[in-house]
Amino acid sequence: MSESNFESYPSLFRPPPNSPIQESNTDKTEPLLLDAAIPVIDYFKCITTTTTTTNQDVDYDDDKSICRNLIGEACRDWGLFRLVNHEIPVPLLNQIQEHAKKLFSLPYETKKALFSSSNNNIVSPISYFWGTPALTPSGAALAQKRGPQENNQSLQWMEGFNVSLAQLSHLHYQDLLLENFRCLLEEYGKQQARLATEIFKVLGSDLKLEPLQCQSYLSVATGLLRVYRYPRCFEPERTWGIDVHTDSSVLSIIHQDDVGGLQVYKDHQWLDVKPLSNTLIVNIGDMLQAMSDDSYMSVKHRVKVNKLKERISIGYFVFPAEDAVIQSSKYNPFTYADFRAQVQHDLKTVCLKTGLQKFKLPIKSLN
Ligand SMILES: O=C(O)CCC(=O)C(=O)O
Ligand SMILES: [Fe+2]
Repeated sequence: MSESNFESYPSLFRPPPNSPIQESNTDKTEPLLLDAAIPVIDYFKCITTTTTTTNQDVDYDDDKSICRNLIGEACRDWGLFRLVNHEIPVPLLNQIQEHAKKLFSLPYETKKALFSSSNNNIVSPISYFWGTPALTPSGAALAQKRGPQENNQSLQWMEGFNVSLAQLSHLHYQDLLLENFRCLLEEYGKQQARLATEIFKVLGSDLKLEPLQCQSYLSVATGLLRVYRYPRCFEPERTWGIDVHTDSSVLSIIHQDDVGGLQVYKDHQWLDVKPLSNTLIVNIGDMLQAMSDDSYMSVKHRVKVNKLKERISIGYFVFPAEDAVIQSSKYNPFTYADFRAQVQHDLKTVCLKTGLQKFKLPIKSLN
């Protein structure tokens, strides 16, 4: 069992006095299927274009095109794949993990004060939030409608740092721990932008998108990171770390620690996405589903909480350029700004993301 510092939890997450959380217990959740079938894509073999081919050019190119077809298939069948050989240095991943652990274990009030989403009207590139992953564009937790009877039903058992990558280089912290964290995130953001760009080139060619569309459909300037901690939960069967959802992004790239908890929905059942070290999970988001005329799936997923262990994960999310109009045979033309406004409106009013459904064209009748 991991040592936990409950002082660092938002007060609603702290176990009641004398609660049995300290006692070990058996995990009562039903066993899930192994995730052995999640498609695995080798970045080096299938995606990167930076290698120079030599005398085995022909074999190499054949291999690469077979491999690339696998990516398209994964996006169609699963809406996600596991990426190996991604070339993100292992020490970078470990250091971010360590820094995140230290910062999350600071007292709750300190985290709130250090990373408030705006101070004197200056928007902070790193902001602290908890209880919901739905944020306003400035990084503050989105106030959702909560009826008196709903209590904490829409409360999600997580806290996080929201990191706007475009603004991260404009700020320097005096405090060494914070400044190191900032530098690590900046480097991690660059690595993720490289992955997303290369992956999107392959997907754009699979979908036969126009070169101009490819440029505006994925804008690394929009990239953001979410560093999450899922606190230990004394009643894990009554709540979710993050409830079932699809991502609004073009692509999301998740790195998780060894605790586990991420689950995906496939063929009418939930599957565990097992944590495997040095691998990343690439999710198709709503924007890419629309760009692909619904041939790729924006995958439904959720995060379980754990009674005994805290979990840390880092997500990278990237979106289309603000003014890019998404053209699709299945949807009315829309921009990501339209989509985001709709999602924020839905969350505030009906506590539910309707998502792409709101933009769907009516199905043409046959006569
Ligand atoms: O923590 C995770 O593994 C997934 C997080 C997630 O689904 C999200 O931020 O949208
Ligand atoms: Fe997600």
